[in-house]
Amino acid sequence: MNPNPRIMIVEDERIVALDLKHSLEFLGYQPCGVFASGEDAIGQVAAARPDLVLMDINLGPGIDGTEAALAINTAHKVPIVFLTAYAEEKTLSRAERSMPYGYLLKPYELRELDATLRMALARRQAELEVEHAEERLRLAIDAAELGVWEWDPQSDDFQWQGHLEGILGGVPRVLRGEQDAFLDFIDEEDRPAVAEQLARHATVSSTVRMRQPGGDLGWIELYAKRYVEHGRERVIGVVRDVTERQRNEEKLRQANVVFQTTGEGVLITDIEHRVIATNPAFTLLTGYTAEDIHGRDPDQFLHARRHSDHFYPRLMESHHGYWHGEILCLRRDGTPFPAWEHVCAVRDEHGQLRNYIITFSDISQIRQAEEQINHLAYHDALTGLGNRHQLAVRLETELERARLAHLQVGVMFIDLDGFKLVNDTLGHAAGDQLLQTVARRIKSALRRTDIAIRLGGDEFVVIVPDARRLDDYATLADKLLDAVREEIELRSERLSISASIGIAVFPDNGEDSQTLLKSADNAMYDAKLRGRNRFAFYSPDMAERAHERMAMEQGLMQALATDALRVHYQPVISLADGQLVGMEALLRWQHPELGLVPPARFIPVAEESGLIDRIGVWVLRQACQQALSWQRAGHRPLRIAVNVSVRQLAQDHLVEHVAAVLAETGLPPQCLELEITETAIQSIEHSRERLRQLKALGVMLAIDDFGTGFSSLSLLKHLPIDRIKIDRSFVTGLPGDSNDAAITLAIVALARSLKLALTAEGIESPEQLEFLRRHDVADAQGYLFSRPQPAPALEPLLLHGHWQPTVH
Ligand SMILES: Nc1nc2c(ncn2[C@@H]2O[C@H](COP(=O)(O)O[C@H]3[C@@H](O)[C@H](n4cnc5c(=O)[nH]c(N)nc54)O[C@@H]3COP(=O)(O)O)[C@@H](O)[C@H]2O)c(=O)[nH]1
Repeated sequence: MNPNPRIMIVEDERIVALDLKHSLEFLGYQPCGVFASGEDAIGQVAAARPDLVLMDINLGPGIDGTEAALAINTAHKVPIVFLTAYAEEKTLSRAERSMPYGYLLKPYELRELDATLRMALARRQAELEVEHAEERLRLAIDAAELGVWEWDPQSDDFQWQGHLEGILGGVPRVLRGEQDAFLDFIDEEDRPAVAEQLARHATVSSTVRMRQPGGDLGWIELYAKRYVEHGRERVIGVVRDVTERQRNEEKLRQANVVFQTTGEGVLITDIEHRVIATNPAFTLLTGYTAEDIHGRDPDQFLHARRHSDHFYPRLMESHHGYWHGEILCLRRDGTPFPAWEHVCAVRDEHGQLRNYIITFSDISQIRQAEEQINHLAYHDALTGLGNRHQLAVRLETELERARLAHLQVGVMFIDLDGFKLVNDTLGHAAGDQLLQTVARRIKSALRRTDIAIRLGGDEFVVIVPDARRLDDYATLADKLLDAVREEIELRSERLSISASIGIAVFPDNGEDSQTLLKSADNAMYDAKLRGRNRFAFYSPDMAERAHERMAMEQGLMQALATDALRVHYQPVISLADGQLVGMEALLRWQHPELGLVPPARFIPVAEESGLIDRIGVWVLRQACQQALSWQRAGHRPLRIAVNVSVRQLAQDHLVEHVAAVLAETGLPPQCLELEITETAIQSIEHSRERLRQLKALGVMLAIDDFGTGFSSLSLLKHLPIDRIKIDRSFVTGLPGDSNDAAITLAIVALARSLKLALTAEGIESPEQLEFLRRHDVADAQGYLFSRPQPAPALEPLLLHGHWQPTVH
């Protein structure tokens, strides 16, 4: 309290006022203004700043002292002590309204004045302290944003004040009502528990849900205590909106569940990059436990990078404090794995860096899947070799390299000979197995720098990037031919397949990949035409020959349409008595410019183009008609042999065609013999069935070129075969070549044991004839007896019915 309290004097009698002033000074007070009217006093009180006002009640004209006191007290809260000579009831009641701190009746003694002033000032001081305390409490409640409530259980009077509007929304700052009005704010699920606590417990402490004005669920915290004061109970408490905190806690709980259960490894570090927390997935992914790495820098144990290649500086460069990308990580056991990592800098509300959060997932499986997809995109699924796409990419790359370094690049086009037959006869599974074996062999014959491709079907390409001489290609081609030709066991059968290889070399045979591949393809075709199982280098005339092939195909179609095909016949003679027993029908093409073209030149083209079907039926019809016309002319019925190519045999409608021609011509079926090359012996699945169907028509079946194919002899007995024909290549060396003789005799023995008829073909000399006759070969054909000729030229032999050796 001020040691010299400031006192304002309001007294209209000047002498009294001066006397009062002196008395106050004498008593140690500090008079701070003397005013004669209530209006003056009200006007000056703010400037005078009195601790107390001594106020006369009767102030002459104007407002009286009680009104001035009321105004001063209300506006400035300055305590008033009245000084008056009157104490009647009316004056006292008026004075009471301004809540005076004292009432001194004149005349008074100095001691009375002092005592009254001191009591008034002391009371004011006490009030000020209470006011300050209340103010502090109010400010504290404001700062804490609390609502304060009080409940009187007897009267059920409920009072709230404070931040209620903020907390509950839409309610006045001070609210009065009953307990139910309060409970209505609480969510109905939590309401009973709060009511129970209020009714029975000495304290209330609850976090409960409430509906916010917008309908959202909010949270409030209630604290209260029951007091008994003067025998009367009351409950006083506070309420606080904790919605934000609850939501944050909820988020934290959710975040923690994510942290604990996510499949991504998570590391939290401080700003010095020291690990302060890890999750279970991190341990699972890396093998590191939380203890292993606590306080360590992930750059030193997790990231498999160069020592200098630090990772956080890069993060710092990022504008958003966020980095993500692929990074190679190390497990605890040292094994590396690719990871997709996110690193995020965490800042507080002032933008101060606090932590880094590193999350990462193991992307090994994604990388493996990518590799697999990549592999599938560039590799042949059956053989594992490169595919067409790889060929395009690798060949282009090699050519580019060769252009820059002035190098050669070789391209080898490999096509298997007779693969279709294996596929058609042994089935696709066996065909696939054969391709896989061949692919393996090709691969193992190559150097690391060579590239093996399967184009599809039975076609392969080998890119040879760094051969220096043509000889190198030839050596490699030989190696590949040998490798392919090795025997293969397929479905318990041992067979051997050959290949034809065409070689083209950059830049001489093509300056771009398309031309180069085309050149290699042409060369391969040439190798095929020249007898298969060989390789050929590309030469410009091959392109010409390819043209020729196309021209031949066109010409053949034309020949069919213009009747330019001819059938010649070669007699078959019985070696026992020289009797004419049959004729083999052999096709010729009467070409307008080339003359008589032998079948070896056009049958492969016919087979490849599919024309063989129509040509085959045409030959069959011609031969049957010719045989019948010889019969009708009175000659002995002869066996007429017709060649059936492998592709014809593979056709479903072959049986129908043969049946139709027999029906159409009327030739007895037993007079027709179909010759199928030995390679068709492989016909287990389809061809065996086909042979049975043909046999069921009543025709005879012969295996042509016997001994040259890859069939198993043991299969012969399961086939409905009537005859085998010893291939010309074995007859040629007879009788002198011991190998040919041995093979011929083995075939003779085989035919005998299987009770098959036997014909030897290509007999050109009496010695060959003699050898074969001596070893009981029944029938024979060859230039010794007759070349294949047009039907009219054979009339003399037909008339005679016997072959007679020409005597020189
Ligand atoms: N699918 C069809 N294929 C046919 C048809 N006509 C013929 N061909 C196939 O062409 C192959 C070659 O036939 P060709 O040029 O007519 O040769 C035959 C004879 O001329 C020849 N031969 C006969 N005797 C001798 C001889 O003493 N010496 C010798 N150097 N050559 C001789 O052999 C061929 C007949 O052999 P083959 O058929 O094995 O009995 C021919 O092999 C058929 O594959 C046809 O219409 N359809």
